Amino acid sequence: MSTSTLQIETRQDEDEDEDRIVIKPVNDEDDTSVIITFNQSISPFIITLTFVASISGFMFGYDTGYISSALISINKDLDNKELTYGEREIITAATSLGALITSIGAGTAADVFGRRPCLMFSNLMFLIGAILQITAHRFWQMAAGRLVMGFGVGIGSLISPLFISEIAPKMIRGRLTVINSLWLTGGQLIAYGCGAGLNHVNNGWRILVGLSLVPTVIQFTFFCFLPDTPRYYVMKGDLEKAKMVLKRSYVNTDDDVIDQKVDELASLNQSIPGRNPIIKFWNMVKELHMVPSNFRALIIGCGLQAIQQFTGWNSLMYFSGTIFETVGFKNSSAVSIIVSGTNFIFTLIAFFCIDKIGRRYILLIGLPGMTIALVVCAIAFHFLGIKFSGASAVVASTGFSSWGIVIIIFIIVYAAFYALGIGTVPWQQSELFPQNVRGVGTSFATATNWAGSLVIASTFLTMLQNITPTGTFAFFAAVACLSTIFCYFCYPELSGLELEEVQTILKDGFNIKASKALAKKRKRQVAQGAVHHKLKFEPTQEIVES
Ligand SMILES: O[C@H]1[C@H](O)[C@@H](O)[C@H](O)[C@@H](O)[C@H]1O
Repeated sequence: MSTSTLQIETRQDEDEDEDRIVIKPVNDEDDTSVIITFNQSISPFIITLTFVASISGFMFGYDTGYISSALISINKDLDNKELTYGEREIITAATSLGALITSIGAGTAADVFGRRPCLMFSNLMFLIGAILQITAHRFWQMAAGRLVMGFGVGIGSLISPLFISEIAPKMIRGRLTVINSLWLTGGQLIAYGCGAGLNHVNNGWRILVGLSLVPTVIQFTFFCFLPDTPRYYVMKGDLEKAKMVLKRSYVNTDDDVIDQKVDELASLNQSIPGRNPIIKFWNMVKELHMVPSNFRALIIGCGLQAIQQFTGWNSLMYFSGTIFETVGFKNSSAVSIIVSGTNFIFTLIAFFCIDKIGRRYILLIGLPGMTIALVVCAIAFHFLGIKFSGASAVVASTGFSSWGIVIIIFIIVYAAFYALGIGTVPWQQSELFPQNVRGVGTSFATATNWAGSLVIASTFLTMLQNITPTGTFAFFAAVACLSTIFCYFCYPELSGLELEEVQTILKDGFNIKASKALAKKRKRQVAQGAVHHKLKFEPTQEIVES
């Protein structure tokens, strides 16, 4: 490989900007980078690991989804009285609170104890939480069960996408991580479906909670026999285990290529010192904030998670029931199924687009789409004349209303654009951070998600009452609009890049143009048949925009 800087090859018809992107190799000898994952056919082992890890996504969706149906059918089963509105809120919010608490420490725990043991620990939390709820006859036991279950949700919501991104071949890393989101939205859909079916069954809510034990037990059992990620083993200095997992993952790859890859990962792995986990955590927090590429990753990771929550999706999941009732749909469970079904279907579409079209593009399609849909809803609410007093809606005219129909259609449009972009992309967060701060970085981003979810869930009704539904939807639209600008300037294209290459992109700026050029280049290399393991690719250690 030559010592001169490497110019990304460009086609004539491509953007002129691409010509100005220069990629410099770190040294002449280093030609091992990114070889191994090119055009690797996906092995049954990677599929198994992905599906087992993403059961956590299912639990996240199911456990946050079943509660709205359960609250309807609990009736007087707790303390022999109807639940007050405040008690309902506590039961609902307890899981988000639990998730917020554990998400703060789960990343560090994943680095210290491993990803797999932490996921198995989350299974234990799901188990204890579910048993507390199933046997609850008192409100406080139910709330405690929901909190403990939330501990599990927080750990799983962080570690499952982290685990998947660390085992995935880079060209389909996005897709494999979206499988977690598919299970998540599928879990919400199934929870609403089961909830609707069990609504009128005596103690049906206990069955609903009990069903959550099935995936927990399956995940735990599988993990007894499966390994951790190769990158975790490299972090711990256990290179032999890392090689063993890579060999099982890439069955047709020569041993020397595997060895090269592990050496490469080991050379890039600069573990953060610390005598005990607390000092280590503190040093990682410092590293996260003081190294510019880490700090940029943090801005993107937390920014996207905040956008996901502050554009109002979760509050809409609850509120859509009331809206649909205004135009004659009396069955709020059916409504939730339509909205969460749209969420699921468009997450599936994101699955097909995320690596091909790229994360950046689907975000830049999704957010403006959401903005328009929210603006239309805000206008329609104005003409519908809906008011809120207490927790219930008062509509000026009941029955069939054309503005009501407009709202329904645009809520579904909003759900579609949401699921396509911001509902899915933030969970790709692990790829933003280098190995040494990946745990703590994803912790901060996940905690932002749960904090946002708590804030929105607890202020939504107040917003409806104080600034009207039109004001509330206009607020969400404004957030979505500003978020489009944020993503345009700050979110680089990361599809097809090695996890280790992302830091190069973020080193001296957000480097949007360079990222797009590099992502295109990687895709072109694959398309041109760069399938041979020995093929040399230049390691991208420095990217300069001139
Ligand atoms: O990505 C997920 C998904 O979009 C869910 O539908 C939503 O309830 C969660 O809050 C979010 O994190």
